[in-house]
Amino acid sequence: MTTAAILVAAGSGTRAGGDVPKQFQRLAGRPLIAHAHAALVAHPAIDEVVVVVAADGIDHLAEALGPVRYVIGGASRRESVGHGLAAVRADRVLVHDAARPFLTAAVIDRLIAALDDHDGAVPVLPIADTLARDEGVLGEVVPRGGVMRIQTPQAFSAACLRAAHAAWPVDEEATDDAQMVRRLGGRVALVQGDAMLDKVTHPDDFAQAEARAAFETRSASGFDVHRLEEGEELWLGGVLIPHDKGLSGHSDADVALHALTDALLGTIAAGDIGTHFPPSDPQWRGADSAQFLVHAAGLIAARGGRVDFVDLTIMCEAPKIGPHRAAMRSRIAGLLNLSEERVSIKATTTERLGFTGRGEGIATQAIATVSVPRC
Ligand SMILES: Nc1ccn([C@@H]2O[C@H](COP(=O)(O)OP(=O)(O)OP(=O)(O)O)[C@@H](O)[C@H]2O)c(=O)n1
Ligand SMILES: C[C@](O)(CO)[C@H](O)COP(=O)(O)O
Repeated sequence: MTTAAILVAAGSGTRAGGDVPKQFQRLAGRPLIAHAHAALVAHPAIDEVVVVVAADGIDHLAEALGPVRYVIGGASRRESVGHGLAAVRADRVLVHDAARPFLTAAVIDRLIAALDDHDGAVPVLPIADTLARDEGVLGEVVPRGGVMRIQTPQAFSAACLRAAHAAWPVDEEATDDAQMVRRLGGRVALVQGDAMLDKVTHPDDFAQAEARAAFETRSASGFDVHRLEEGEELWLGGVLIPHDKGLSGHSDADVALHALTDALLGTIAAGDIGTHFPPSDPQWRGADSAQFLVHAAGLIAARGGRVDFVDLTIMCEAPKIGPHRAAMRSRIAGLLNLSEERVSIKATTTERLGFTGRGEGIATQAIATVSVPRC
C-alpha cells in the first residue's frame, strides 16, 4: 500500500488578513505552511507529498519551502483537493490544511491504521464549551451531545475519495472531504484529534498558535584540536592571548570557537564547520572564527530556535586559561547574544600526558543546548 499527502494551500486567507496569505506568514520562526509540510515529509508511511497552491502563490511557496512538488488549486477548497487528487497515484490519500501547522506523527498513525477497516478516517475533538444560537442577543442552547469538531488531515482510500469527488455536484460546496465520502456511502472512522492541530483562521489565532508551538531541547557536542606552533597568534574563545606559541590550522585556528561551532551545528544536524567553511577554500585562511559561530547560531535562529547554554572544556598545559576566562565568556556571550550566565568555560591539563600534556597542541570539547520548534 502506498500513501500520498495532499497539502491544500491555495486559499487567500482573507479572514486572517496580512500582506500575504496566512499559509506564508511566519509562525514560530518559519512560514506557517513549512510546519505541516515538514511533518508530512518526515512521516515514514507517506510516499509522496503534493502541495496545492494558487497561481499567484508559486513564488511565496518557493520562498517558503524551496523546490517542492505542487499543482495549481481551484476556486474552492473542494476544487483544490480535486486538483491534488489528479496529481497523485497512491492507494491511500491524506488531505491536510496548510493552515493546521502542528501535526504529529501519532495523529497520522491513527488515521492510517483506521483505513484498514474504513473508507476514510478523520481526527475529532469533543466540544468543551456551551453552544448557543446567535440571535443578536443570546439564543437557545444547541445540544452538544454527539457533536464534535472535525480536523484534518483526513485519510481515505484513494478510490473512495476519487469517486466522492467525481459524484459531487459541481455547484455545491463541501465543508470537507469526509462529508463527501460519507454522502457516497463511505464509512469514515473517528480517531482522536489533537488540540495542537487547531486551524489558524483569524488574526488572533497566530498568537495562540505561537504560544502553543512546541519547542524541544536538544544538546550536541563538538570537539577540535589544533597544533601549537611558534610564530602563530594564539586565538582562544575569540580572545587574543599573549603566549610564546600560537595555534595553526583552519582560519585563525581558534580551537574553542571551532568546537563550539560544531556543537551548535550538531543540534540541528547541519554538518560541521568544514561543511560550511571548507578548509580548502582560501577565503577562510586566517579568517576570524567568530563569524563561524555567528553563522551556526544564525542557522538555529532561522529555524525558530534559540541557544540556551554552552559549556566548553579547554585542554592544555599552557597558557593558563583562568586569567582569560572572563574575557572569553564575555566575547562568546556577545557573539551568541546570551547572558554570561549561559556561557561556561572550564579548563584542564591532561597531567602532562598526550599531545596536550607535551604542549604540542590544544584540544577543546564543547556542548551546546538549544531549544528548537518541534516538527
Ligand atoms: N480555494 C481554496 C481555498 C482554501 N484552500 C485551503 O484550504 C485550507 C482550509 O481553508 P481556510 O482555512 O478556509 O483557508 P482560506 O480559504 O485561505 O481562508 P479564508 O476563508 O479566510 O479566505 C487552507 O489551507 C487553504 O489554503 C485551498 O487550497 N483552496
Ligand atoms: C476542512 C476543515 O478544516 C475541516 O474542519 C474545514 O471544514 C475548513 O473550513 P473553512 O471554512 O474552509 O476554513
